[in-house]
Amino acid sequence: MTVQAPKNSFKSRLLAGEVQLGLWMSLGSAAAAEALSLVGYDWLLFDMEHAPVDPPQMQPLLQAAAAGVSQAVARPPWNDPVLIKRTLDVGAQTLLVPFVQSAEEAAAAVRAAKYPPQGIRGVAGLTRASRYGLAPDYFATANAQTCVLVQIETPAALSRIEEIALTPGVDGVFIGPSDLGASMGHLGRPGTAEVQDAIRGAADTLRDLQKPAGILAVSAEDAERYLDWGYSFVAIGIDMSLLLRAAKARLDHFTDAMPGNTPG
Ligand SMILES: O=C(O)C(=O)C[C@H](O)[C@@H](O)CO
Repeated sequence: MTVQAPKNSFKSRLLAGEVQLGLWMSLGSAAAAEALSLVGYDWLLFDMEHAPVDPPQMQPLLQAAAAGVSQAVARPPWNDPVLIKRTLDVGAQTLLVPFVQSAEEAAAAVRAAKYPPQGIRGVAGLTRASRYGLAPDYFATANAQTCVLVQIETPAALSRIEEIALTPGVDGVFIGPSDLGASMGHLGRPGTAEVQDAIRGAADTLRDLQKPAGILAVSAEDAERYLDWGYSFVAIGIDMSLLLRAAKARLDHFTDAMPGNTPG
């Protein structure tokens, strides 16, 4: 049997300019990853920055997602070569690197994600990434199949969006509305007009640069607006909030209907 190195269809579709709809995964649950990967989202974002997930917990999430149709995107907790290497070793092929503030930091993220000569990623032969060493074409294809997305979260980074986006090896730029809003003085209010104007401006710049733009939308209305503005890889919801909303609506349906209860 010939084992082939994994292909990254998220990256090929991203570079072809296709719109890809994602779901932000914060539960850290392999069952949720498997089930939601069967629903049909193009990609699932597994968060290590704000979810209780480290590289050892990431591997079962990626294995579970592989049972379905969604491509996995992993967000390491920081732009750190060790964390990036370990996230790639367990099989992530697409990284969303948080808090990239400059072209230098974008270049460091790319270097951490690529094997020499393009980068400094350490070599391990028997990881899940290389199909446990069974894929003879792994090292020849790994750098090209690795996708680096960088996250812009502050006005300082926005002011350097062109140089960050054009850094060799950066495949796409992702805007974090919550952190951008917070750093603009609107903590917890990413819907503020000033923040939304900045998000729209970023989309315009990235379109001019022909660089794929991504974002997280917490509501369907936000997602529709971001897609209209040209964002192409959009997380259109968060697993935890979908769960809570459905659970609350179900409870409300029954408690509101109980004798003696008034709706609201
Ligand atoms: O700035 C943002 O927005 C993000 O980076 C996403 C957040 O971390 C959070 O909303 C994920 O649950």
